[in-house]
Amino acid sequence: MDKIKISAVAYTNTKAFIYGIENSGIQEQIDLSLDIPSDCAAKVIDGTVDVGLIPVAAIPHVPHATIISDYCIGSVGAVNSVFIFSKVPASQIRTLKLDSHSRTSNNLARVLLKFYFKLDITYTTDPDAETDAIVLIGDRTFGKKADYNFAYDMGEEWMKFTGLPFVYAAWVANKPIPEAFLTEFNAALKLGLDNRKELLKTLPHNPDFDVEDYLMNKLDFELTEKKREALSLFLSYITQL
Ligand SMILES: C=C(O[C@@H]1C=C(C(=O)O)C=C[C@H]1O)C(=O)O
Repeated sequence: MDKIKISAVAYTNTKAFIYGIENSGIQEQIDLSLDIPSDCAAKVIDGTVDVGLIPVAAIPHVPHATIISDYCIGSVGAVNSVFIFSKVPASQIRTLKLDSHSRTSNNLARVLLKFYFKLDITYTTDPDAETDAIVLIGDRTFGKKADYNFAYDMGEEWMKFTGLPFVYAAWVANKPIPEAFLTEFNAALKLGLDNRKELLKTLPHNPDFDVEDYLMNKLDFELTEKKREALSLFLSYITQL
């Protein structure tokens, strides 16, 4: 059988999944690349890979998209790595710079600012633009909260808005994948989650960021019914932007 080509997120949030893949037999059946989330999405959309841990906002753009795992990158409330960092309180934000790595959180920011904070915002993707606030995700946010006047954790704001958890990224295939592989793949992901304490011993210590709290508590990796409900609601809000 040809190897299954997989693109996964190159951030700390995915380390447990990678640990599981690398410490199970399945690694030999996989051709794995680690990419920023927007590239994971692009590779699944254009067929460069068969499966990706992709930003959920990209799912409607994937031909024949199927979520192939009950594991995801999610949170129940605050996630501590998906922020709107701002010079001004949310109610005063007029201009927002989006994060080129992101697909989900850029859209989540737009959904929250329009439907929750009820603001009319000008958005830019120009990295040199001066704006009231920015979207920033992933490891680049670690220890950065203190650098800004206001830090809005979007997992927390979404929970206040909807009462629901959130799913940022899911394992999505663009073609049928053999059932036997999927069973083994999901077992590998579970192995990684079950061994997060072991994984933590191998990760660098960051005095400004509690990576144990992040991997054990803030991130929530089960794609539950509530998260699926949140996903449908989020995708329907995106169509109304
Ligand atoms: C929790 C996170 O979830 C992510 C956010 C994504 C996005 O905004 O498109 C995509 C993948 C995940 O890495 C994070 O990156 O901090």
